[in-house]
Amino acid sequence: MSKISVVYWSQTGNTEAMAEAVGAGIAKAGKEADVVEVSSASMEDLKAAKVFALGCPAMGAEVLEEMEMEPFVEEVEGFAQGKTIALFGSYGWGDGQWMRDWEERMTAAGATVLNGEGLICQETPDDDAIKQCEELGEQLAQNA
Ligand SMILES: Cc1cc2nc3c(=O)[nH]c(=O)nc-3n(C[C@H](O)[C@H](O)[C@H](O)COP(=O)(O)O)c2cc1C
Repeated sequence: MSKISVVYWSQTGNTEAMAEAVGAGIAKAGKEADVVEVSSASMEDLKAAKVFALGCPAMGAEVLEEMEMEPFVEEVEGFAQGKTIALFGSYGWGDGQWMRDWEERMTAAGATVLNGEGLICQETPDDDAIKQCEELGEQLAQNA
């Protein structure tokens, strides 16, 4: 059984906690999760996959982290057609514009964004946000 990749970037651990919870949800649904930082993610695994999850907090001014995540996502856009992608990330003071832009990009690339929108949470995920992340993982596994 191929693993479901959960690729994330996180500076202070909030999006990382979300990623771990998405991975836990995947496992709960009976599939194997591969939760990896973007710096060690395999593009080949994503190319071969029908579904995967991507996580990144709001950085800069409502953008993805620019050194690692942005170039990674640009590459994903090149083969996203037909894939189902769960998006998630933490934010601070904004209103989620970075995620709306990200959803739009992935949709324009031909992907289906799971639930039609990314899952966002303000700063550190609380119990409710962790539960939502687990549910996202379960849903993703059901689409695999
Ligand atoms: C350099 C920098 C830029 C940020 N830009 C935004 C932003 O544009 N909008 C926003 O809502 N939060 C912004 N934040 C807040 C982070 O998105 C927030 O703290 C988030 O929880 C960090 O997630 P992480 O722990 O996974 O790194 C920024 C934080 C930093 C350090």
